[in-house]
Amino acid sequence: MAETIAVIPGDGIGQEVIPAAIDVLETLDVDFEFVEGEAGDDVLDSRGEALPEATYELAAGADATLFGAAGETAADVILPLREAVGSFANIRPARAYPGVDSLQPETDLVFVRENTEGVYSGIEHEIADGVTTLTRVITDEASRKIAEYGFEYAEANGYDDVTVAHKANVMRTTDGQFLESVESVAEAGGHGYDEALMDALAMHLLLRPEEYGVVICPNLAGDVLSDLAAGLVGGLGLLPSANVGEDNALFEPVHGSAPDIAGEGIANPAATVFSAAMLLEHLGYGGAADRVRGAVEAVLEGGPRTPDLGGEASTDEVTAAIVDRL
Ligand SMILES: NC(=O)C1=CN([C@@H]2O[C@H](COP(=O)(O)OP(=O)(O)OC[C@H]3O[C@@H](n4cnc5c(N)ncnc54)[C@H](O)[C@@H]3O)[C@@H](O)[C@H]2O)C=CC1
Ligand SMILES: CC(C)CC(=O)C(=O)O
Repeated sequence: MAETIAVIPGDGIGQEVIPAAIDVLETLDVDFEFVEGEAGDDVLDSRGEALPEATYELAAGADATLFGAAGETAADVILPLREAVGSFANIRPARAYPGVDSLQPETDLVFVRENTEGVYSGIEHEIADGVTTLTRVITDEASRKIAEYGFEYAEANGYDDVTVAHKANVMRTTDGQFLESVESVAEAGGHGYDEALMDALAMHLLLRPEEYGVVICPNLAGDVLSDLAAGLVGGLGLLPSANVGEDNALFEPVHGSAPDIAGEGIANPAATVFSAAMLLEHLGYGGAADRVRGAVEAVLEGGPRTPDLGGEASTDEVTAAIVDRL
């Protein structure tokens, strides 16, 4: 029976890069039924809610979801969608590719980001005029879960270096808990790791990314550090991600709706096609995932390339070249 893939393009370049990824998936020998869901800024305007219940249920009930990007409504769309698929881990690989002009060609990093709490818990208040608060939630349960996932990911994928990002010198209770939980998981499993203050880590990643592999992070740190790593390897057009849950998962490029280029047909589809490869891998199509990654890498190396990578090609031309390689 065909597997159901929920497809949610969203706003801006989401509407351009998702069709590219579907074109690629449709050239493969896999039996997927694509079911499209609506979400994002335009849906808020037309329907009064950025994430209709039907789209939430579509993602919750699908075998996997492919998401593009949302614009101003992103927090109202992607955070509940991550919850819909029960995701606790956000996996963000940032690699340099031959042929792509990158600041640091030795970069091969994977951010394993806690995906449910931290400052993304949505507990914000204005307690008096001009006085606002945000509650940062860090629990032992979620911290242990992300640590277990991160150590297992590193082992399964051949990364020797695991670094835990934190700011426990300031957020002593919350990041103190995060560190304590990671440490107990590491001790129980016999895993080695280094810990790093996230501000200094940002500088070290910039100067010496080759000394790092898997980086286990609280939610916000993972979001920020992975965008920094995108800058090391050629930009946001290259970074895919997987939001992994126990029985379900959602795949999306790390980038947003890119209003500065939306509608021009020049968005780099690589991040979304790489995300589709992660989806294939997740559903057990490892061979197809390798073929897709190989085709994208060949096009990154030989061209055509979109303007973000110094080329002049359109999204459609790059997608056609990827499909040709397949
Ligand atoms: N997961 C999501 O849906 C996310 C949504 N957003 C939303 O996206 C909107 C724009 O946010 P920004 O901070 O500008 O981040 P952005 O990721 O949309 O764009 C940042 C820069 O990277 C470039 N870029 C991004 N993806 C690209 C691609 N595939 N090809 C070529 N260039 C690409 C853009 O042109 C822009 O110059 C905001 O409304 C924000 O809320 C931002 C991040 C994540
Ligand atoms: C709510 C999102 C827009 C935040 C973000 O950039 C992300 O988690 O990917």
